[in-house]
Amino acid sequence: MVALVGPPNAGKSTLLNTMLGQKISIVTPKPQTTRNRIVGVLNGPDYQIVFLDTPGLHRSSGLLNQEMVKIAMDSLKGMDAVLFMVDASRPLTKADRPEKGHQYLDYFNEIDCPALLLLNKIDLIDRRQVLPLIDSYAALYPFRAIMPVSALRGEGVPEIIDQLLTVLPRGIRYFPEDSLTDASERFLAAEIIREKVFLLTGQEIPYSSAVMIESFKEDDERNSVTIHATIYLERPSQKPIVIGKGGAKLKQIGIAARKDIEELIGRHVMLKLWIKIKKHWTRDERFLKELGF
Ligand SMILES: Nc1nc2c(ncn2[C@@H]2O[C@H](COP(=O)(O)OP(=O)(O)OP(=O)(O)O)[C@@H](O)[C@H]2O)c(=O)[nH]1
Repeated sequence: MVALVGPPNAGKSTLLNTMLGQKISIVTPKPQTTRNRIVGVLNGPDYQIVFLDTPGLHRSSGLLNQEMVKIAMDSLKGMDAVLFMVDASRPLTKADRPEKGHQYLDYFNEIDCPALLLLNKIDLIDRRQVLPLIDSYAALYPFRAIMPVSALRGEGVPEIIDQLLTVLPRGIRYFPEDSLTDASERFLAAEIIREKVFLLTGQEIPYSSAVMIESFKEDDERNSVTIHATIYLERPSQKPIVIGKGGAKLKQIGIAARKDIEELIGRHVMLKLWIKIKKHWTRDERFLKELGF
């Protein structure tokens, strides 16, 4: 069991998808995209590594964000290894620290298993910056290895797996050999719709939106699935923005999501989207429970 942990936007979900050779964790240029723990199973010739992609660690305010950080913090413990990933092109800032006054080091101190540090996005920096960066992180914590990688380009990714295989204990195979994740198609469909909302809307809308699948009906004869989903927003003023002029924005979200869901599940998809307002849902404990927190 290997957790992928680090600040928002470091590239954790990108790495998971690159390692698995398939997209199971949604990726956007906006921080705090991942909200839940996503399981990705890598099956090698004589090993199986179960990766847990986690929400970005950040100084959190609000219930939703606190839940997200808790999921990530819990994943630092009880693992066989931790991949701690940072964006090498961006220095850590105060917003990445756990709480006011705390140091980033406080996260590392929670780790109770071998940890590798991944300096991601090296495609964005001058190679001469890499060594001083490695030195500065090596001074913070006794990482088993510090590895420069580009999750996007796949550079350094085989080396991560080789390194992991040297530290991981032998254990039982948790999942059948052909499984990629334990997430249901229903959950993944909701995530894909949420990704499109993140990508196609701006400002605070992504952070005010949640997606729930109302129904997921499979028709084996037609090899199709009909999905009804609701996009929840926090404020009535946000609804016309997501619907767009003449419904254009919602249509765009629907088309993009349908294509990706079809690719994922290999069936024709009919996707119907609704929008509902759930005032201040990011602070609503009951609603967060319904969303799986
Ligand atoms: N240039 C470059 N961009 C990358 C690389 N890896 C990820 N990105 C980009 O960084 C952004 C964030 O990537 P994610 O994989 O969503 O990052 P994350 O760490 O899962 O983010 P959170 O969900 O906020 O925790 C996306 O726009 C990615 O395309 C990389 O190696 N190089």
